[in-house]
Amino acid sequence: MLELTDVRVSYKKDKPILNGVNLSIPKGSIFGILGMNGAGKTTLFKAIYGWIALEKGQIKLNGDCTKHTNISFLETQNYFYPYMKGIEYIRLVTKGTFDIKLNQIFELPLDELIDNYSTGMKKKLAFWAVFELNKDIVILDEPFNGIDIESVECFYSLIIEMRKQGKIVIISSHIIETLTRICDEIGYLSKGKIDQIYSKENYSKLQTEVRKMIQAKVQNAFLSKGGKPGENNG
Ligand SMILES: Nc1ncnc2c1ncn2[C@@H]1O[C@H](COP(=O)(O)OP(=O)(O)OP(=O)(O)O)[C@@H](O)[C@H]1O
Repeated sequence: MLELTDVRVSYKKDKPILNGVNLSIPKGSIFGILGMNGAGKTTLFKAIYGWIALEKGQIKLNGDCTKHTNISFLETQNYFYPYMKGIEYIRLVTKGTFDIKLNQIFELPLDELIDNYSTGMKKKLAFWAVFELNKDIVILDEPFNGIDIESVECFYSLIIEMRKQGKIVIISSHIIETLTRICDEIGYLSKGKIDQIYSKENYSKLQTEVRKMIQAKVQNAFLSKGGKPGENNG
């Protein structure tokens, strides 16, 4: 069980980005973090991974403090050494313990320089490495950005496989449907907190609530301009 208790993180004094996050995620489950741009999803992931110090609170895995060595983290942006080939990267990151057969799914040109890969190919290579690392906690920050439909399906299958292996998988997205498809629970991060956690039975409620909230924002924006959405307000 991964447990976050009253987690507070700030980049600037007295301006917390996370302000009292509480979460419990059991082993063998997929947890989605939904939130608008700038809500603090990446900050939360960096806090779990240990890249950012907590101002307050605790993050524990099975009662002990989390360690880098328990966690793999697929960042939104993936960074590679420019003069490395795909095969060299996967070999280096996994210390040689990867299953080459998985490239039948990813179809990466492993003997080419990663520098020549497309954005989606780089994402697939990074995802493959994260999968092979076989850690207790797997953090996937916007994993579906920039990949084709076939790869989206393949990522879904491998994420479900990780759940079967008993891992704690945490995924972020701005798009509800990418999360409702595979997550066991979804937390909505807003104003530094995860106020509500939605289970599968409540996903339609989550969708309705988020849509209403966005529509209200749009209405307000247009009203403050002196018109209604759809009208030409100059
Ligand atoms: N290194 C930093 N220094 C100062 N402020 C930061 C830093 N990193 C992030 N922030 C701020 O923290 C807030 C949350 O950023 P974060 O990247 O965690 O949000 P996010 O939910 O992942 O956003 P997005 O969906 O756009 O990726 C934003 O206001 C951002 O400007």
